Amino acid sequence: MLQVQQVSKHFDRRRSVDGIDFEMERGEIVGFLGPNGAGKTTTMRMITGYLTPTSGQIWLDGLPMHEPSRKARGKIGYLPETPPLYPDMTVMSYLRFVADLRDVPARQQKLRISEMIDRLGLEGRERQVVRSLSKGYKQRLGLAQAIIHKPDLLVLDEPTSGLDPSQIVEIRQLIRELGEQHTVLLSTHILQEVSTLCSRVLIINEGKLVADGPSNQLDSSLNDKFQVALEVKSRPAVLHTLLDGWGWSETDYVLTDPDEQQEQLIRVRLQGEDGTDFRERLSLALGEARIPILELRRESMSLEDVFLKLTSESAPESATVELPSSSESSAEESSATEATPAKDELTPLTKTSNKASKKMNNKEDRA
Ligand SMILES: Nc1ncnc2c1ncn2[C@@H]1O[C@H](COP(=O)(O)OP(=O)(O)OP(=O)(O)O)[C@@H](O)[C@H]1O
Repeated sequence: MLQVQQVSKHFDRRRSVDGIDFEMERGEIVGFLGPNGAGKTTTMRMITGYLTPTSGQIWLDGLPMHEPSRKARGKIGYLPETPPLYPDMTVMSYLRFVADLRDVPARQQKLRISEMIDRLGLEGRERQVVRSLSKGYKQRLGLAQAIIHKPDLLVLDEPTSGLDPSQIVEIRQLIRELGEQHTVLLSTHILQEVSTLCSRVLIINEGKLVADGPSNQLDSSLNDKFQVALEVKSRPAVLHTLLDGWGWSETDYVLTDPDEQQEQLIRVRLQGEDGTDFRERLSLALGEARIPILELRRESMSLEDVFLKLTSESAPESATVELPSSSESSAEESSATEATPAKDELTPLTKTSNKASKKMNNKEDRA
């Protein structure tokens, strides 16, 4: 439903978003992750039609969001980081105001407003002045203004930022429910939010997309070697002899007794030569050698590890990329376009360079 094609945004001569390219299918909840200043808000503002891209195109159900019409804007609901609320209005008058603003037909407004009050848990607050609402309730009202016109795509910029833990749980639950009826793009700093809410994640760094794929498969595409953590009871010398020659590399070897001939608890991390699961082979070999296994588990990277690996490479203070002076800019522009592979050429993520856009999986693989 959404196509973001080679979109860039320059502020003055700085490139804040640099050749971003992705698609979203109807029904997806996609997490948009990136460090501060990576370009998340700028990208979201372009998708919602609030900012015009310097180059590239954005299509929503065939309508151009890079030149948005009222009709195209009506297909999107947007909750910016600070909800666009009027503090002196009551909840009810604000909902009437946004219903008008978002072209909800007059005869449907009463019903739609009562739906919003019901769905977003605003009962009993109708006459309350917006300024006196708690942050959690302000966020609920912000979500109400984003969905009152039944948009196809919901764009949420850090929807749980600044909320206390119980408000975070409540707003996440609301987003999960909204995700049953809307396609959602949500930016966040909270990686756990992506794991719990999103089927897919996009990671942006320094204005470029560095990962795109199912949130539960990010680690396997970065970690191409199978790795296990093993704890056994054995004499180190015996274990060494057994493990030698299998082709596993051993790291983080921890002995509980320095005497290599003494039977003891040993912890070791083993890494295979490739992604093949060798747990069965290993447990059979240890069983045959009568070495008791106390723990044998696959080790995978957490979303935190993946995020750090993809975004920690020498990010400058400002995440924007310095552009050449205007006389050089067209040459720079064309070489930048060439440097970013076309969507179909993007290969599965296997490395750590964050300079080129990478794609993890084909669309069919997405959850
Ligand atoms: N209106 C603007 N004028 C000039 N520079 C801007 C403007 N808006 C954004 N930028 C710059 O573009 C870069 C990306 O900003 P953006 O707000 O999109 O990042 P972000 O990923 O949303 O960051 P955060 O997580 O801190 O909100 C930053 O360097 C920012 O200073």
